[in-house]
Amino acid sequence: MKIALLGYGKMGKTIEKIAIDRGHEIVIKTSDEDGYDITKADVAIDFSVPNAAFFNIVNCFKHQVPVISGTTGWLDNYNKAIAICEEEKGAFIYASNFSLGVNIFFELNNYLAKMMGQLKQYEVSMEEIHHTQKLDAPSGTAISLAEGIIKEHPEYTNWKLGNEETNKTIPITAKRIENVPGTHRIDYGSHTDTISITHTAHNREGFALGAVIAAEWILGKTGVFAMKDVLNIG
Ligand SMILES: NC(=O)C1=CN([C@@H]2O[C@H](COP(=O)(O)OP(=O)(O)OC[C@H]3O[C@@H](n4cnc5c(N)ncnc54)[C@H](OP(=O)(O)O)[C@@H]3O)[C@@H](O)[C@H]2O)C=CC1
Ligand SMILES: O=C(O)C1=N[C@H](C(=O)O)C[C@H](O)C1
Repeated sequence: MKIALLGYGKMGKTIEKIAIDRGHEIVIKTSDEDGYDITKADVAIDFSVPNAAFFNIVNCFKHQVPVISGTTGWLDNYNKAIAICEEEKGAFIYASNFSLGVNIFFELNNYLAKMMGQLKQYEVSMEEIHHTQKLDAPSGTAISLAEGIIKEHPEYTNWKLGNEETNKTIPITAKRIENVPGTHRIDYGSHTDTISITHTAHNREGFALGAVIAAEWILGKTGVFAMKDVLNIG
């Protein structure tokens, strides 16, 4: 499979290694939106920056190149991107986190939120920790986790960045510490105890492998999919 890497930073480089190991060829690697012909690729993988992702993704739709995007912090334009994908009969997967471990953690989070919904004495809070170069906060994964809780837990209707606990709102604390690939913890605290679940990424390989598997899976398909479809879980 011929792959275009839209974004050739920490993730682009990790994806390149894994894709080559799996027998694929990298035909485009760019950190720019100009100067490449996307039609040379069978599939594009976008891990760029929040203000570039929408353009990169829509450009793929317009040239009928399936696209996998892991870029976070651009979701204000997600619905617009989906509408263009449908109009152009494109193929698309966005995931805030492509690792198998986090996708299992998403399911665990949903299950726990449903259980905790019956126990009014516990209040939920979340912490995410990432490296100091991260541009967005809270992380895309933290937002997905908060959305999972809101769907399953009757006491919560929104989330907010910060540690102040207010009615019906999930407080998310974002910490930035040198070289941390990504840690997410959810706490249900009461007067007597705390129940916590944590996912800790040890490096970026899990994210990268998931993105390459998603690219292999989407080839020949049209439509908008999720990592759940690829992994067949949940
Ligand atoms: N979904 C998931 O599983 C994961 C998602 N991510 C997300 O992926 C994104 C990238 O992460 P990471 O690789 O660590 O970040 P990096 O900053 O290391 O890489 C981003 C790259 O994008 C480049 N870039 C800037 N503008 C454009 C453009 N117009 N088109 C293409 N590339 C461009 C940057 O170039 P320059 O430096 O020259 O500006 C840089 O090389 C982030 O949004 C992050 O949150 C990260 C890990 C996992
Ligand atoms: O920027 C990162 O590094 C990461 N970003 C994603 C996010 O925002 O959730 C996924 C992972 O946690 C690493």
